[in-house]
Amino acid sequence: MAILTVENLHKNYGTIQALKGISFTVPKGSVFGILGPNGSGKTTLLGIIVDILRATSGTVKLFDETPTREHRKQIGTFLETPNFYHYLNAVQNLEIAAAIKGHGKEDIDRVLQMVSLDQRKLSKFSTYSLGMKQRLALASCMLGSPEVMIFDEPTNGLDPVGIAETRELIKKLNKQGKTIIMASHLLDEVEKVCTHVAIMQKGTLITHGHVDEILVQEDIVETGAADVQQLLSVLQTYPGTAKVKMNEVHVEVSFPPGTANLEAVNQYCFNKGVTLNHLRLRKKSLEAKFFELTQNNK
Ligand SMILES: Nc1ncnc2c1ncn2[C@@H]1O[C@H](COP(=O)(O)OP(=O)(O)OP(=O)(O)O)[C@@H](O)[C@H]1O
Repeated sequence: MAILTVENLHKNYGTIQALKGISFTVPKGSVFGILGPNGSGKTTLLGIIVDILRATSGTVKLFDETPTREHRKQIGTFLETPNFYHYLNAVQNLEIAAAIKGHGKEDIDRVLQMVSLDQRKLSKFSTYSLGMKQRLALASCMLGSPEVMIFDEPTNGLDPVGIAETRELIKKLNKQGKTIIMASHLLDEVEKVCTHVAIMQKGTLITHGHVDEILVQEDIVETGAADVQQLLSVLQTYPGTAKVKMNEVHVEVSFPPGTANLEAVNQYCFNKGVTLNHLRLRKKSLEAKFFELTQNNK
């Protein structure tokens, strides 16, 4: 069963086309990252999914059906830091949130424990750090144990410890069988927690699918020799390479991740009469991959 299916979504703000025909499916049990630079349309997309914005055209389906109130009750959302009452403590704030969502109070202790706020549950919201405020927002989202949770930039403004805690929480929720949909502009974050990713650029979807397929990394062997043209032609015959290209003074040979063998490359060149004066293994970063994808679509 698909948790969410969006088909050909368009959204215009006056003359600005924020979404230009977005289609994808979120599988059950996935952590689905919507990745894109600022202004690519992530927040607009999430707004339409959670029904606070209306699409200009296109459809959204939840659990393979046209969304109803009952479907929406199974979705917890955290789109921006909510306006909790500053003079109330965590429990009191969550009591109000639970009442608004039509849930009882019995779930409050569980969600506070999940976000490690149980020790501070009686402190006023105004005394909380930004990280604690974000965690309380996540706790509020988890009230009633919804099947699906939607987060917009859940680690925004957090320090490294806060980021790691949020990441662990998302993983924990996913292990419990929850489906998480999250927007982020941080590749690293998406790579560490997401099983699936959709990459957006200026209102269009560049690519989407399983993280391992989309953000596939490469091993790049950087080589140098006195005669680089000769080196290039030798390496073009090297078995098992994905790509061979000149890069300023070096020849770069790409291999699927984990398959590059420096000694073998060195030996091969030597056997063909080329002595290397430079040999280095580089891992292609996700940033580079993302940059490449978005640059190609400018
Ligand atoms: N209410 C609005 N009125 C007019 N234009 C808007 C409005 N909201 C968003 N936009 C525009 O729509 C485009 C997509 O914005 P959106 O906020 O959805 O992107 P985003 O990927 O979430 O960006 P960010 O990471 O900066 O939040 C941008 O060009 C933005 O300026």
